[in-house]
Amino acid sequence: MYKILVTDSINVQGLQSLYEHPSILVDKKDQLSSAELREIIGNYDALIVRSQTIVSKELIHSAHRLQIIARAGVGVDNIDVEAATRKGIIVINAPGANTIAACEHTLAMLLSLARRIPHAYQSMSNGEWNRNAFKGVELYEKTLGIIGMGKIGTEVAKRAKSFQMKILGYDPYLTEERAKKLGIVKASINEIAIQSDFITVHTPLIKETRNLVNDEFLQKTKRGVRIINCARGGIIDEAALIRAIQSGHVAGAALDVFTQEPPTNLDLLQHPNIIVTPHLGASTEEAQEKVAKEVSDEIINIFESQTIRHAVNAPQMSGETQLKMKPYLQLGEQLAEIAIQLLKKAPEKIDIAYYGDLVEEDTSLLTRYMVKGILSYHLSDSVNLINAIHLLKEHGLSYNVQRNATNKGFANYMELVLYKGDKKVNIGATVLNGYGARIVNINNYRVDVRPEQHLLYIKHQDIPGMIGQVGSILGSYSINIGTMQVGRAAIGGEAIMILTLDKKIEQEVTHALHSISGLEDVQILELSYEEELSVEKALHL
Ligand SMILES: NC(=O)C1=CN([C@@H]2O[C@H](COP(=O)(O)OP(=O)(O)OC[C@H]3O[C@@H](n4cnc5c(N)ncnc54)[C@H](O)[C@@H]3O)[C@@H](O)[C@H]2O)C=CC1
Ligand SMILES: O=C(O)C(=O)COP(=O)(O)O
Repeated sequence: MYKILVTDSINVQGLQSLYEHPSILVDKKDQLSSAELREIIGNYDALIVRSQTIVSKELIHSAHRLQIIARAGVGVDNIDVEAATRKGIIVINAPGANTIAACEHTLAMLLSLARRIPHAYQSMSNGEWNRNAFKGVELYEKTLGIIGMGKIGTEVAKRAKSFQMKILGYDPYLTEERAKKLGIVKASINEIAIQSDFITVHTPLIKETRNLVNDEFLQKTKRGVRIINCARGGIIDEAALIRAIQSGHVAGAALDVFTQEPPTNLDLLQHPNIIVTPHLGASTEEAQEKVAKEVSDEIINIFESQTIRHAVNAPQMSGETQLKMKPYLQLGEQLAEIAIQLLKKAPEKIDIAYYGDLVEEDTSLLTRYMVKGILSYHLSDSVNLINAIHLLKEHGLSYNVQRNATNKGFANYMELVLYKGDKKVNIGATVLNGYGARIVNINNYRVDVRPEQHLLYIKHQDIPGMIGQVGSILGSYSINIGTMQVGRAAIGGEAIMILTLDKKIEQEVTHALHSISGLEDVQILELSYEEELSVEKALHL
């Protein structure tokens, strides 16, 4: 039974698929203090939150069985994603499900700001009839600067165009072509500051966007500019905004989000030219049902090892790429498991190389599989695909990836080289069309081994009778040999033997093998092996 904790006010209809699932138990608990949450989080496999619950490092630390943190919304800045990644917890969100809600709220703010609707309402509800105090401005033929042309920014642009506004868009990913298609002007942040009558921000809150709208930016703006933030508190420097409003340079601001929520700064909350809403951008019936449904379905998918669509801390790739890469993934992990078992120690340097067809592919997940394979030798179950790269960095290690279009004799080829002091292990593998995965190179010996769960590696002198002696010792322990491959550098020189075995062998067998004269090294190699590899299952396990 999977136990899911739902905090914050999450739409119940949207959670229906979880309530109806026979293997899922949902606990819905609003208004928990962080101490209460920490106390109980250890009982749950998944946590669903909105923006109010702070999923801190400390909380994650206590989350002993948590596999998934789901954000029923977009922004994950209330979640310590790095701490989750480190612990191997998958973080998912529901991008797109509240885009329209946030976009419409932005337009509501834009119009309210231009026509002073909240002020007029307040005045009338106080019994006044003051038609002169609330003269507004038109949007028609004004310039709207949009910072962040992602999902919400784009929808805002489309709608603002219907007011016949001129739209300037700034986003590092906005191309001339897309701007043209949208009928907007691709601008720099400077041009937005200088030319806009209205400015709205739609970026995530990240290092680069914190205080993006600051004193320096505001000084460049037109006198009388109006500013909207329905994205994240902190993108606009609140103190700088208050100064610019108090000086009369900025005519007004509309804020849905705040550096601290709930905000306490009365200069901000009570200024007549600032209108505020309590983080309502996503608060429509439709959006709330959609975000809850989206993360609920995603959680079920993850538990049932189906496709993951919106993982924040796992490599994203299209279904088509996943399908293409699938045959390589387990092979990549097995390649790494062989390499690390032969090296035996933690590597100091890791070189990965992709050749042939693999050069064209997105190999980020494959690289993760390799890193996981390397690390699990020492870290066992604590490493998974979510935290593999993170843990590697934490251990002060990095890896080099090289791509080489030459095909090395195979249509596709991957090679992993691990270094420790003067020891170097290098393993190469390929997927043969119609034959499947093959290990084809072990320390520069050419072999052709189908990777299976139980392998035996033997290094020996190339002398007559070696194969027979190995076979008879294994036979005396009732160990059946599946396949046997011999690779040698030169006749009579050093050689290696790789055997696939039907069952795990014990150390005493290796002791017996050591009695063979001319045998230099024996190693049991245990590989992970799944009949049907599930990328999604592997991503969160
Ligand atoms: N007020 C509310 O209730 C809601 C707020 N949001 C917030 O709105 C914001 C936008 O959300 P979406 O459009 O869904 O996200 P998105 O990911 O589709 O778009 C964000 C865009 O910002 C751009 N960007 C990143 N750094 C930038 C920079 N330095 N300068 C300019 N652009 C930059 C990105 O390239 C991306 O195109 C997020 O912060 C999200 O958390 C979203 C929904 C509801
Ligand atoms: O989705 C987002 O980023 C939001 O800001 C919405 O936040 P909420 O779910 O309404 O607390």
